Amino acid sequence: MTQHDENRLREQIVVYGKSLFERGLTMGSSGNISVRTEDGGWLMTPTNACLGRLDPARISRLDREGCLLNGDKPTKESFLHMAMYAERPQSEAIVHLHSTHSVAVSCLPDIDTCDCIPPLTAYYVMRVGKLPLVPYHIPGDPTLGDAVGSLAGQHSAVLLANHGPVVAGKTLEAALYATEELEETAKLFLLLRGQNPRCLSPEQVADLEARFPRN
Ligand SMILES: O=C(CO)COP(=O)(O)O
Ligand SMILES: [Zn+2]
Repeated sequence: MTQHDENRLREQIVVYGKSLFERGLTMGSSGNISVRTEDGGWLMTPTNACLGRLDPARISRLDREGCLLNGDKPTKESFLHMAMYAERPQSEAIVHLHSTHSVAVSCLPDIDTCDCIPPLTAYYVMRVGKLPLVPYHIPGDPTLGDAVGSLAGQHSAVLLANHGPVVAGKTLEAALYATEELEETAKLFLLLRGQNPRCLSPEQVADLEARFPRN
């Protein structure tokens, strides 16, 4: 990867982080973003950084073992990102947020833990699919990596109980689109609770999955 390519990725993380923050999808210093680099390492947002005010030069650059090469100390969820990448060679970027409606769903007592949100819309099926719940862990708990890793081969998105979503994508843009679709569908799900909404049928879901395969 040339320095020019790396700088472009750094700028992309800053621009998307600011956009997420300005739209209220991430608050305070919560959430983190990572992108795989060509040498098998990663660029990750630093720990305790506000995604709305990232400095491209201070973004953490890690090697393939997860050792810091330059920039600030990485997010405390770096091992969680790495565990997900290990199961998803097709994914080049991961976004983790504390987006309000997704977090609200992650706190509900009676959701299906194998699939937290039903197939309400076509775009939810196309971008997210089945969303398993990962049992509660303290943020930064290394065992969270194992819990997420065991699901990540089958799922590009998981929901951390009482915490928030972790979403992988082929590109950073794809990971963002999927995270935003998840947040909006979580909002719809909460709006429709108790109203017995008409969900997409298994046939309609299968048709979408055949025509718009997620990776
Ligand atoms: O969302 C977060 C923890 O789950 C934020 O942690 P970091 O500031 O270490 O990235
Ligand atoms: Zn978090």
